[in-house]
This record gives sequence, structure tokens and C-alpha cells, in this order.
Amino acid sequence: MLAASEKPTIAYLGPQGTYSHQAAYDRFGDLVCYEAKQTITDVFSSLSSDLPLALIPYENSIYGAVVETCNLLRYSAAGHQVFIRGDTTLCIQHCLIARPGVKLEDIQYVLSHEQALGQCKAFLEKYLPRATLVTTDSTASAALALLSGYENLDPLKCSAICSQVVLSMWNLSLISKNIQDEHINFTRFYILSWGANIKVPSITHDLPPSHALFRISHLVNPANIPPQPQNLTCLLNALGLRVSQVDRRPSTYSIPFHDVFFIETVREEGILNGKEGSSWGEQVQRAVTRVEKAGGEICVLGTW
Ligand SMILES: O=C(O)C(=O)Cc1ccccc1
Repeated sequence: MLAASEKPTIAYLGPQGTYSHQAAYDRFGDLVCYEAKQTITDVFSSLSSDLPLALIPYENSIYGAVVETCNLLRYSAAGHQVFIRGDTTLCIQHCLIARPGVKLEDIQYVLSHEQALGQCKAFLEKYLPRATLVTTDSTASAALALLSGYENLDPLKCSAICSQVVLSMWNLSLISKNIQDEHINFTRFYILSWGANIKVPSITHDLPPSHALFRISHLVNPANIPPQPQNLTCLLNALGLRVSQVDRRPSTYSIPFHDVFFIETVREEGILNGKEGSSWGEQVQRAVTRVEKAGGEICVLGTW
């Protein structure tokens, strides 16, 4: 077993008891040290040579992309100092909790991360239609706020949506469980590293890389504002890889509807090497050259 001083540290959205914490622990167990951060942005910006790993939520099967994460991946640190090195998926089952003695009919405020509030919309509309929804930095922050107080809210009128795990940590009571809109609910997280070559520990077998995430946009061209939609087809054709997912966010240029696209690709099954016997990394690099020739701006955010 590694001594604590030999283990890399991973930053996650804290405090303890978040889904991010569970996802990180399921993936890395005791191979890493854990450092909780207040927000997803703090997780991202804490990466450094001293804190070389991070885990951030990327998308949810009910509520879609995590906007804060997509926004962070638009900036140039992603793909230059910070790289995506893997992904991991966690099954999410939300609970409604409150201080002991608080009943459903007492609740006037529901605190949680915006993703959790969004994933439990039907439950909230049915059972707490008049409650005010209060967004917190994470689900476990919402649970902690029930104990420490949140702004001027009466804690006996508050509840939180979070993982059942927090009930074993703090003196809080369960009001209802499995309250998400769909029984089957997964969140996918990205594992990030500072620099592309740092070894990412694993408690499972390492598979050869087969994914890549690209950030693609149209070159800024004032004569072509907003960019014509058919240009995306042209860039995807130039990429020439099997696209498994596309997400879109406004670009950081202040040009209306100039978007960045996050394109995730997977290596075609059974083809470990490309036609010319090239590795996945070489195939990715050739795709970058093709997109640039087709007039696109492209950055590889990670291969794994
Ligand atoms: O707040 C948390 O617990 C997180 O890790 C972010 C999140 C919130 C809701 C579902 C999945 C991840």
C-alpha cells in the first residue's frame, strides 16, 4: 500500500458525501488522497503540479449537460495544461432530507445543486409545488446548510436533496427516497489531470485509449456571422472519426451564436490500429489537421 506522501491528490466537488466524492472513491479507492473544493470551478482551477488530478461531473442521463463544466472546458487551460484522462459513471438516487422532526408539510425551501433540483422536478411539482428552490454549490453543501443555517432561512422550514450517504454522516432525517424523475439515473464524470502525461492510478485494468474529446469552433469570420449551420457538417466530415456525442455552448468570443462544440469520439470497435497501422493518438492528430484544413479551430481536450 502506498504511503499518503506517495499518493497523488484528487480534487473533487465537496464536502464529503457528494456524488462527485462517491464517484471518485469508486474509481480510485485508497490509491489517491482526496481534497474537497467548494465549487466545480474551484475543482478545475485547483489543478497544478501539486494537485495533479480532479474529477468533475459532465452530464446526467435525466437533466443533460452540467453547464458549469461545459463552460470551463471552453477556456484555453483545457487542452493546454488540463486534460481529460478518463470518465466514470455513477448511479444517482436522490433523497429529500431535513432536520429531525421536520415533516413534508413544514417544508418551504428545497436546497440542492441545480442538477439535483432539475433531476427531481416532477417530485417537487407534485409534493412541494409552493416551495422555493435554492441552488447550492453541491448536494452535500445543501445538507450541511440544514445544520449550519443558510442565509436567513429558518432551518425548520428547509430540506435538501442529496445522497442517502449523508444520513450516516450527520444528524439529519430521511423524508423521501428515490425522488428523481426516472428510476434509472446516471451521472458521468470526467477525470482530469494537470499535463497530459501524469499517470492516472486505477483500481481496474487499464484499457488502451479509445476515446477523444475535441473542442471545435468555426474560425472567427466577421463576414460570416452567425456561422452557417452547414459548416458544422463540414467540420464533422473533416474530423472523420466516429462521433458518440456533441454538446454545444456559446463561445467565449463576443459574437452572437458563435458556438463551441464538444465532440466526443470513440475508436471503431475491433480496430485497434487505423488503416495504415496508426495508433489512436496518430488518428486523433490526423483528424486535427483535417479540421484545420477545412477552416475549423480545434483543440484536443483529451484522449483516453
Ligand atoms: O453536488 C453533488 O453531489 C455533485 O457531485 C454534483 C452532482 C449533483 C447532482 C447529480 C450528480 C452530480
